[in-house]
Amino acid sequence: MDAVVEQHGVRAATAAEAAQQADVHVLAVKPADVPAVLATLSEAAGHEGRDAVVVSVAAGVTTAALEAGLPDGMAVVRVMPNTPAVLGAGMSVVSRGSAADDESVRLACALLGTAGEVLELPEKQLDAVTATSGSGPAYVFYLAEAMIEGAVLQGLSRPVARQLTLQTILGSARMLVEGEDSPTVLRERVSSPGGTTMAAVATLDAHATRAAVVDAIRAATERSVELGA
Ligand SMILES: NC(=O)C1=CN([C@@H]2O[C@H](COP(=O)(O)OP(=O)(O)OC[C@H]3O[C@@H](n4cnc5c(N)ncnc54)[C@H](O)[C@@H]3O)[C@@H](O)[C@H]2O)C=CC1
Ligand SMILES: O=C(O)[C@@H]1CCC=N1
Repeated sequence: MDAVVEQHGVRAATAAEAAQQADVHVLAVKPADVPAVLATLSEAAGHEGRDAVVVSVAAGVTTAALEAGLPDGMAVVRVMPNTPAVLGAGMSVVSRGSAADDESVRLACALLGTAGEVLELPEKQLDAVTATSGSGPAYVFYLAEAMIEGAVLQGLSRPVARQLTLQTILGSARMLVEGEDSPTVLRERVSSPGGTTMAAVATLDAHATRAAVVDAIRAATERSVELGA
């Protein structure tokens, strides 16, 4: 704890102490632990509620569920961030609860904006958001694992396989983000007729890779719904 305080220039406190003093409460515990933290917050805030904003990143936990565990009228903003936030390259989506005004949302967006891009969307889209950008980094890391494995299997050393894979993912991501072309156009540009890329993509299709990714996002969306139930 001392190391965290020193490294980040923050003050350490118990959840109850923080709840009494803070203007913004960031809830970043596992969904199953949310009710216990809401009880602590409610006790500290008092039943009349305080002029504070609760910003929750707990996957699947709805603003209605958060509001039900808090004093009436307490502003709640639900967020789905992702791990590239550690580099300032995050993607966060926020949805406002029934008592959150523009100022609460602006505050939450300003906080999250320090860690990357922020978008406000209706809450009914947050389960699909969770499945796309929340869990999404894992899909890219999974692809990286598979590419490294494939390259090593074809005789490259592990360090070379890693360097080639990571720089390829970085360069491709930059082409997607910095250029105007769609993923389809960019893929077709790599694919010479009868060449190596077409052989690879035909193999991905034969393994129904596209359908598997589409189905994975459906499964993650459904799991997000379950976590909030
Ligand atoms: N890992 C990810 O990429 C993302 C995670 N989330 C959400 O963030 C939340 C946290 O996830 P992780 O960081 O992966 O979990 P984690 O298990 O690494 O962190 C949870 C932390 O909460 C603390 N904690 C538990 N009960 C507490 C209590 N009563 N009072 C104070 N602290 C308490 C634990 O000690 C732990 O440090 C989850 O709700 C998850 O759905 C959301 C978006 C992305
Ligand atoms: O896997 C999870 O449940 C969390 C939510 C999004 C990313 N990680």
